[in-house]
Amino acid sequence: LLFLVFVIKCRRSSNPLLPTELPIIGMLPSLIANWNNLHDYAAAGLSASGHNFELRGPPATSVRYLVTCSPANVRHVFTTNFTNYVKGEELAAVLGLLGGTIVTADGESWRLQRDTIHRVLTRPRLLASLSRCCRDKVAGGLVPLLSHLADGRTTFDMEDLLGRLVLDITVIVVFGWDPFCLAASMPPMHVAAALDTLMEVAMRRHILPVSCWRTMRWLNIGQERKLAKAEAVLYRFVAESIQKKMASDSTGTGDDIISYYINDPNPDPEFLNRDREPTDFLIRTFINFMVAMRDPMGSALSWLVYNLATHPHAMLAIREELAPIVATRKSGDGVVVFDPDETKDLVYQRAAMFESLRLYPIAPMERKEVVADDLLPSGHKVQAGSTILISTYSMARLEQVWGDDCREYRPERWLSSNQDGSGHTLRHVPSHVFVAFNTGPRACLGKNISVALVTSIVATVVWNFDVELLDSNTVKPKLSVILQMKNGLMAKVKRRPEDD
Ligand code: HEM
Repeated sequence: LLFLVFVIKCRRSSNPLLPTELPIIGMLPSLIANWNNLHDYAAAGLSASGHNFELRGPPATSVRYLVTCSPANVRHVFTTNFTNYVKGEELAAVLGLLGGTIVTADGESWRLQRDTIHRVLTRPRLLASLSRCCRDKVAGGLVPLLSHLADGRTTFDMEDLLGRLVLDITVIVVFGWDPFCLAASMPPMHVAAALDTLMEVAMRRHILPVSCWRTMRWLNIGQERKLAKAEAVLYRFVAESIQKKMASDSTGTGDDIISYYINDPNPDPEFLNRDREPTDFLIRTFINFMVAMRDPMGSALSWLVYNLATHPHAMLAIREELAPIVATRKSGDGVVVFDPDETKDLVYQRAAMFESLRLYPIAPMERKEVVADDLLPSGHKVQAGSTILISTYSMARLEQVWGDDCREYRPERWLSSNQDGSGHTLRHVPSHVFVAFNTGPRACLGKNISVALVTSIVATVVWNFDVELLDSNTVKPKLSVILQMKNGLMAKVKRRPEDD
């Protein structure tokens, strides 16, 4: 009987690009076989199935997802029928320490957290301090280190280096102190490694049956053991950073994010208890700030540098766009450091960044839980309690939307010529088609900040150095909730001659 069921099921999924479903174990073997290549496997399956397919795990488990990359479905789920699609309790469990914070919260709790974070991130003093901090770190840390590496013609991991820069900026802006990870001695980065573990294990938890990873957690074995250690490292780091700030700065300068929460004369009891001590929720909220800032900016920077290094025409176009700014500077020691305010509106720079985020979205897979039965624009019925996975990675690879060259890095697709022939403007692409910053009421609150920071950092690197990758073929996405690189980004840099 089992054999018959097997034959029938295999016949049904005769498309070799779709996962094969087996009795008892469902599609798990196909997923495990393609574990190291899961995003491309999903993209191929979605393309072969007309942009939607059902992913089924063992029948006794809750692994039963509708996987989609259809922009019409995305608009429906994230905007038109927003209240019917929530993050859900299972996601809160999958993300462990982040459970209950803005990335997993729903309803009133989410709205209140979003309002607070929006107020914090739009304070002019914070924005000024962010720009200053970014510029100082690039001028005093990144450029000297790259110059040193250039002089020695040393091979180094660019992803690691940019990750150090972003971690320093994040800790300064969030907690008001500098961990000096970007230093020639390359100190170990336990916090960064712990953040990476959080995201990698979350990806496994998405796919594995809940009972499976819960048992591993209970037994404290495998990846779950690693995660428990990483959570302890993060929790301690954030709790100590908050204590340090509270002890040192009772009046508060307001230039960092934590000051906003701890110096409130009428503190929210969710954040500070009656003795004005930080609550568990405040600590987890600040782990979330670390994740929201460090992870996406580190990933966005690395993929952008990779794309520019492998597409010299785009590198040249950025330098051409920067040349008029450099021309207005008094000549100094030859090194030019760009301010976020100078680069954030440059059209080609933005196009280069968006094109990189299109192909390598920092959140390659989104997850939503259905509140009440509904019909998606694609014609698929979804039931209350079921889960939808949205492959944003596959959305960039839709030929109908982005054209036959959708897999190519081509910033020019973002440009439209001005009618008076005076150059280009950035083409508007609806956010349910280009979902790198999410779409609808939960769109990213840090988009403008990140564009300013990422463009200025990349402008400084590209203007002052030539980047040569060691082997661009080894650069692949790692399986994680955040799209980082699997083997790093091994590179060498050369100072650019001033008259180039
Ligand atoms: C290139 C950089 C960035 C990219 C591509 C990016 C992208 C995203 C995406 C895709 C989401 C949705 C995540 C989800 O719901 O699963 C998101 C949410 C969010 N982002 Fe960003 N982000 C970036 C930088 C930042 C920065 C620097 C901040 C500042 C702290 C920030 C703050 C947030 C917050 C608070 C949310 C939650 C919004 C909500 O659920 O209502 N992001 N971001």
